[in-house]
Amino acid sequence: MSEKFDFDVLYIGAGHATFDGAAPLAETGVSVGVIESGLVGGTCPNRGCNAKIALDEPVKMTREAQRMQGIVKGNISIDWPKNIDHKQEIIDVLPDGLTARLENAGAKIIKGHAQFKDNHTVVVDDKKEVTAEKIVIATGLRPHRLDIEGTELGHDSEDFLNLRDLPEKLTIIGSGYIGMEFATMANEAGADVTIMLHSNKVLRKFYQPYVQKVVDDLKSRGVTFIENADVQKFAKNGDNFTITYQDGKTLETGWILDATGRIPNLENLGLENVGVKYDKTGVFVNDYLQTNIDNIYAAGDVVSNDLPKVTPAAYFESKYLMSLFSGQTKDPIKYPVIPSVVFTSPRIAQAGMSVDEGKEKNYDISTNDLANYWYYIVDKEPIAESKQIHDKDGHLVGVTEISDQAEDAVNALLPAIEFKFNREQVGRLIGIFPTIGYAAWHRA
Ligand SMILES: Cc1cc2nc3c(=O)[nH]c(=O)nc-3n(C[C@H](O)[C@H](O)[C@H](O)COP(=O)(O)OP(=O)(O)OC[C@H]3O[C@@H](n4cnc5c(N)ncnc54)[C@H](O)[C@@H]3O)c2cc1C
Ligand SMILES: NC(=O)c1ccc[n+]([C@@H]2O[C@H](COP(=O)([O-])OP(=O)(O)OC[C@H]3O[C@@H](n4cnc5c(N)ncnc54)[C@H](O)[C@@H]3O)[C@@H](O)[C@H]2O)c1
Repeated sequence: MSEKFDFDVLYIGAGHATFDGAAPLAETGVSVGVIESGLVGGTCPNRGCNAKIALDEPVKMTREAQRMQGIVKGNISIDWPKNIDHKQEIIDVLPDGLTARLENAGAKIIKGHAQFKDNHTVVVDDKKEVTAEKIVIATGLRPHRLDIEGTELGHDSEDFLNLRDLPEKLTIIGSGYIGMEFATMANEAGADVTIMLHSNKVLRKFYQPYVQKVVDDLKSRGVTFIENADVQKFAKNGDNFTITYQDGKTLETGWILDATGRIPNLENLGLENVGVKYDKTGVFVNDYLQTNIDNIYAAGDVVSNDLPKVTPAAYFESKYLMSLFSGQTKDPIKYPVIPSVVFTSPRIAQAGMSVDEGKEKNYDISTNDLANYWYYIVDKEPIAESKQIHDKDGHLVGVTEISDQAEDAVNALLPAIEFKFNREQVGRLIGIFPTIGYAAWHRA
């Protein structure tokens, strides 16, 4: 316990990059403070993963019911306002639950906006000074907004997650995670969706032949894709909006989602007062998540690195800092395989080495035609395939799958990739049958 400062460790931000490690750290007797300007829990529970997956579940179910037509009787469709209400009910309890988790562990939560005064002092809401031995910047990202005329007429992902009145026509700028996941939901809920692409590439971090299958499926369901859109202007047009793009072409729409990426929350943080180095990609850290200032660290989405900006990465970094600060480790951070998935319908999930990298290394890449595998036939999944990459010694080093249950299939294979199991070790492990995990493992 520090005698010189208010806290041993002070976190700025209360998202996954903080609370997953801050609570167990406080339980070890380290004095912990957490400053949060918004809702405790940050993006993922309140306006990210949890909120999104609650809205997506009926979408996934509706797709399944469509495939089972004839066996399942009656038409199933989504009541969007009820879906929004259900989502809200589920996520409303999360900030209080996470607050209790932190406080019961002994951490103190301070509400307000934090700004560095010096490298041991943070000022909250321009009034209260809080001091700490170590400070962790875990301020996350916020939506990027297009720098064009009328940009204020667009909306961000949080607005969409709260949109009770789904417009007839909805236009999404950007074809990354948010653009594609939200297009899937809005299309299934009955909106006429257009996606305007920056280039001609959708979901650039995923295996492109699988991305093309998702794009083709969405097109067959009525989603329009406009490539190389070069969006120039938004304007109000009665109750609607006009988007000007390319060489003066126009598109009328009822609602605009600007899904052009996310940028680090580093403004008004007083970083210039302490000299922490950063750029537009985030805060620079070393292998101990330490910035160029010895006692200041950073974790989660706000860190500048090549990792996917996803909750498991923030969680792992938070747990690492907990181990470092409590003296359980002195080692640099060693990341495990970090899986990722885009929750389209079907999903695309991946972990470890990409197919393209596997090809470059001349590794063995096997293709599993899952649509014709009995477990997926049961589910009547028309789009289902996976690729597995084995290195020259027969270790599974990467997997990517497109299917409705791709996230669970990839989750099941993570131990094999992380711990470099050979085929004999894979053969030693038998799963519960019949399950999607068994099906994935069986082919590893
Ligand atoms: C729409 C959407 C869907 C997503 N879906 C998924 C998904 O399905 N799976 C997945 O793994 N990831 C998903 N993500 C990403 C995931 O939400 C993030 O990777 C994760 O929340 C990062 O956690 P973090 O703690 O680094 O940042 P955040 O959760 O953003 O927390 C940062 C916190 O810092 C606070 N803060 C900022 N500046 C200050 C300041 N100066 N003073 C005080 N407090 C401050 C903010 O209010 C915020 O609460 C999604 C993201 C979005 C936007
Ligand atoms: N399933 C998940 O894990 C999940 C889901 C949602 C969000 N997220 C996280 O949130 C982050 C943000 O998501 P996102 O979809 O906003 O970002 P993204 O980086 O995935 O996609 C941004 C998209 O905007 C496009 N774009 C950029 N500038 C543009 C312009 N001027 N005109 C048209 N298009 C433009 C890009 O080409 C890209 O397609 C992701 O990186 C991810 O880490 C994760």
